[in-house]
Amino acid sequence: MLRTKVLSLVARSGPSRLMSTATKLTTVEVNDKTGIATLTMCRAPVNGLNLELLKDLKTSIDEIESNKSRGLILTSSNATIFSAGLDIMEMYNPEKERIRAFWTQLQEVWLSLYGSSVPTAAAINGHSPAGGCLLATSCEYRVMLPKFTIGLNETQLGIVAPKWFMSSFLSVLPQRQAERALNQGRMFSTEEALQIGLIDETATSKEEAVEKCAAFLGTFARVNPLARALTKQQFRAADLQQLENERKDDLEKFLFFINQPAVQKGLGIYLEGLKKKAKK
Ligand SMILES: CCCCCCCCC/C=C/C(=O)SCCNC(=O)CCNC(=O)[C@H](O)C(C)(C)COP(=O)(O)OP(=O)(O)OC[C@H]1O[C@@H](n2cnc3c(N)ncnc32)[C@H](O)[C@@H]1OP(=O)(O)O
Repeated sequence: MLRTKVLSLVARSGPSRLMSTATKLTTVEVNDKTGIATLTMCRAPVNGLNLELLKDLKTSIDEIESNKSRGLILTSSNATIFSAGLDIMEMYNPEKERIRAFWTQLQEVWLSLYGSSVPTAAAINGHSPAGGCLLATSCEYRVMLPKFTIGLNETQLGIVAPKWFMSSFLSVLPQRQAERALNQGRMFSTEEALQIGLIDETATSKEEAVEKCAAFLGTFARVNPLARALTKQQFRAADLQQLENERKDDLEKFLFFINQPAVQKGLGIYLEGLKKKAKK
């Protein structure tokens, strides 16, 4: 696939420009006034994180990083879903080479988002289970719309969130709360998430959520960017280093686990349930 990295200045209303048209499943729009980039996931129907969306996310994060944006706001083009998490079809009856590439790409996305030198915030404009929650908790701030759910529900699918999913969760929640929620595979409503501290604020519309994220990112305007970035990275260094050191091992563990017949059977039943629900 051709991936031109040319900055394309697209004529649009308002003081923002599309930074790249190279990727298909994400868009990046930079506000000329604030220098903040909005990274939007747009893979129908539910922003399921498949190999292609993960590749596009990584490309977009790298672009934002290298263009010295003042901040990154992660959001979704879907009106009710931020991200449904990992695309279960990638893990169900997987193809040998593709599933390796898939997991490796997920590791890449997490390393670059959680470790980003640019300040980050998530405008969570819809449901955000599992991998969706991973992306949101990898950011430094979260604003969520009402009547949606967020959480790491892996145990409900008979799968296990790896250590680095826990790291992001633990950077937001106290250990006791994080451990209990993970063991239960608990999904929190917006109100519950606010109460427990899993999100920082609520907003009544996507526009308001993006504005609140921008206001948070604006709090760094007078902080030396290098000092801020190095401080953030020191806080996150141990988590990032742990995955860097164990990447191969983590991949092998994932492959071993996901290929267990019982795990495949569980995923099949879960998928069946999702499809039945969709038909109702
Ligand atoms: C030791 C270490 C070892 C490591 C061990 C391994 C660790 C792995 C870690 C895993 C992390 C994950 O993210 S696992 C993924 C967890 N995600 C989830 O459980 C989300 C499940 N989905 C939902 O709850 C809902 O779909 C939700 C997102 C709220 C949207 O609800 P809606 O009513 O709006 O939409 P639906 O009708 O349900 O869905 C629309 C269509 O999208 C499909 N769909 C929905 N979610 C999907 C998904 N995640 N993957 C694929 N397809 C999905 C449905 O089947 C429908 O397909 P059609 O019927 O064909 O139209």
